[in-house]
Amino acid sequence: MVQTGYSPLGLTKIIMQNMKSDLKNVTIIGSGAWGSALADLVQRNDCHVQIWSRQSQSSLAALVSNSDAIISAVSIKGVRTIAEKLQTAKLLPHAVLVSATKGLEPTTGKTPSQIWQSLVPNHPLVVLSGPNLSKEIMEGKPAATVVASYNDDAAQFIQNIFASRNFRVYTNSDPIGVELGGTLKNVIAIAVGACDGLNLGTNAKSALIARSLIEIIRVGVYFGAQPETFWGLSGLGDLLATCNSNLSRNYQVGYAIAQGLSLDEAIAQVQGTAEGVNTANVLIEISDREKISVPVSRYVYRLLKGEITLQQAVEGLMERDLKPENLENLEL
Ligand SMILES: NC(=O)c1ccc[n+]([C@@H]2O[C@H](COP(=O)([O-])OP(=O)(O)OC[C@H]3O[C@@H](n4cnc5c(N)ncnc54)[C@H](O)[C@@H]3O)[C@@H](O)[C@H]2O)c1
Ligand SMILES: O=P(O)(O)OC[C@H](O)CO
Repeated sequence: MVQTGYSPLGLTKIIMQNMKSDLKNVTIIGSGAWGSALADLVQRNDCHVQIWSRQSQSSLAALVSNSDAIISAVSIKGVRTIAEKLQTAKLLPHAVLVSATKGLEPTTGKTPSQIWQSLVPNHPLVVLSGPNLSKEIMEGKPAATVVASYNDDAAQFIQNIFASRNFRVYTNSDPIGVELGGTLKNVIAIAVGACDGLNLGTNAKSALIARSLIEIIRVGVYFGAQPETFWGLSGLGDLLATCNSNLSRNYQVGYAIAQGLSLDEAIAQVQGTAEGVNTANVLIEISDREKISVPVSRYVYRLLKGEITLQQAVEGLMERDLKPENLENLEL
């Protein structure tokens, strides 16, 4: 992804000037669990925050016209509609866009930042992702996240908007890697929720998490991410958070299936969006087309499609051909 359509030096100057001014106007798009938690974080700092959702009566274009930062926290299915609205809106020249969605678009296989980049290319884009269970953040518990951009100044600007005593924010220059860590772990959280639901034990769970990280990196490399990004907060960090907490909606889906619920029943009892279900479909399409080996995600996909039982998924993973661990060549 290359940022185009603006002068980086001119923009840097404007962003730096803006960082020095006192009150920042921030618009959060999406009033679900994550949009609300992000609004709460920004409010702790010296910012004027407004939230817009598709239920709002006000016009999004009018709302964002004076925003220094526009943060999208909608589910993947809403990203293109929202980006199209902003495509025609008149934004402040220095306005920074932030994508906080963790998903893949069903029709195109694109990441949220790729959608934003293609539709609103004249503004710097920052991806925000990390081990961030919204309920813990709303309770003021300590957490850390990553803001990643090809534009360092934009990333620093967003770092300052969010950072507080209880929320530590790191910058990073690999937005696609940061974004995919958050997206792909959702499929794995379904597998780990099912593993816990079956009470398969800590050895099984640890093996599942460690082997899954390898397949996440394989997919990340295909998308152009830096492999090392996945060892950080937005990769391993978020994988651990989501696979170790029953606050995770994706984990809850896997756990419920292990209790004998159908996928529809599992989704119905989860509050909010479990992106991993759609991500599994898109990921398998990509991996089939590009011949990327993603065995854990493939078993999750087949389980969700009803092609196999959970017991068959466990047996299938355990009975795969024996092979070297081969950490030197993650693309194999
Ligand atoms: N909740 C968390 O802990 C958390 C943390 C980090 C990232 N995320 C990610 O943030 C995103 C939102 O998650 P959430 O927990 O807020 O989900 P949620 O279900 O609570 O809210 C979803 C939001 O997206 C909006 N939306 C959905 N479809 C839309 C459409 N077609 N057009 C416009 N808007 C639409 C909804 O109105 C709502 O505001 C997901 O991608 C999720 O993976 C969530
Ligand atoms: O509730 P989940 O499974 O969408 O996970 C929430 C966040 O992505 C954890 O970082």
